[in-house]
Amino acid sequence: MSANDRPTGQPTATYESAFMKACRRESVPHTPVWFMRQAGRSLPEYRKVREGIPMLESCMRPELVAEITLQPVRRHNVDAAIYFSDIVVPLKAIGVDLDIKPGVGPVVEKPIRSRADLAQLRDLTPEDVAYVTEAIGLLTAELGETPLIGFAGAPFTLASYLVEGGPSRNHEHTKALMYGDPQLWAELLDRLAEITAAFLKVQIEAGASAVQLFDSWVGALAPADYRRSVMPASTKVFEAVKSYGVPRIHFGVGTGELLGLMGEAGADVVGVDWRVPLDEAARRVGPGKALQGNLDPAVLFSTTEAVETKTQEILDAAAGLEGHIFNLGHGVLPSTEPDALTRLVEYVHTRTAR
Ligand SMILES: Cc1c2[nH]c(c1CCC(=O)O)Cc1[nH]c(c(CCC(=O)O)c1C)Cc1[nH]c(c(CCC(=O)O)c1C)Cc1[nH]c(c(C)c1CCC(=O)O)C2
Repeated sequence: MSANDRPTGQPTATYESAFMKACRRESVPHTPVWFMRQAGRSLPEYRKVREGIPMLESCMRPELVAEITLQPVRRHNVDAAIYFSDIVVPLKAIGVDLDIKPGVGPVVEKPIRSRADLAQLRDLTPEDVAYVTEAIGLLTAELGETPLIGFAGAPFTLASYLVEGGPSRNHEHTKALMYGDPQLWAELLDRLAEITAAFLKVQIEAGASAVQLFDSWVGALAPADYRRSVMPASTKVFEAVKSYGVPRIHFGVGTGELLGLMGEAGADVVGVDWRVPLDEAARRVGPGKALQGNLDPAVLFSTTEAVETKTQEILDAAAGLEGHIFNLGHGVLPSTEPDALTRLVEYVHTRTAR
């Protein structure tokens, strides 16, 4: 199946939605909008349903996952939902001893630094994440024509948590392994590619209309290192889901120098942070790909007028693109005023209505 055929089981209205059309670089009724981290702490209704439930546990309760995923769709009129989960959920599901610490992020009990440590990473089966299949079933029934984006962490970003043992500014242990034992590094990334591919397949088979591979921290690498040490694993993930014909989005922070390679890895849509204007990003990515982005999430703390000015600059830079999905350049910051997001969706829809 090519990326332009409707996958079996997907409703026509979903396939014909603005978000899906923009991913396929077809003409759209308006520029579609969604936000990375649109579900989560910026919403009071999220904080209310999450009260007393640890993050990872909340990802394993299908009804709660469905509710949290739907909250921003109801509130902001976004053009897509993103499945509520976290990039470390598939690792937890295969038994890696890790937790998500509030205000910190994922923390791994026994970091992976040697060949023996690789034994922590067994294959992921659909049964390991039955709650994902169940939650997506609930969601597609509720969402109607609104597409659901499934997601996973890319091998490099997952490896960075596994090797460091937690969040890291400089990724020193990760780079020590990557440069010092390229063979073990390649095996680690290949294992993660298989787990990630299996996890994305579960989401697509359950009904996700598109997938996003988050390589959030890969901007820490120079292009030559990305090409040699990371790209083969990311390519393997994209290849593994290609035959489903669902759009594949790829995003990382600070990846201005990597945008071309990230597209080449197999993405249909390349996500761009706020550091590179979209017209310049299009030159770097080349033809045949849609772009997603790229308002600095911190701009939402400014005045409505400033948000609109910055947003209009992005829409102008995107005017010549083959396909554009409006998004932030990274996730919604937790203290963002929710109404600022609702106004932003409305602004983009109005300014781009055709
Ligand atoms: C790097 C990364 C992680 N997780 C994720 C990434 C890639 C995206 C990115 O670059 O931001 C992906 C992710 N994590 C979460 C989502 C939800 C879906 C959505 O976008 O709405 C998504 C897409 C929920 C979450 N994941 C997490 C929260 C916060 C926990 C909570 O609400 O209690 C949420 C809503 C925890 C988490 N998990 C992670 C971090 C850095 C944190 C934040 C730590 C903190 O500040 O508390 C790892």
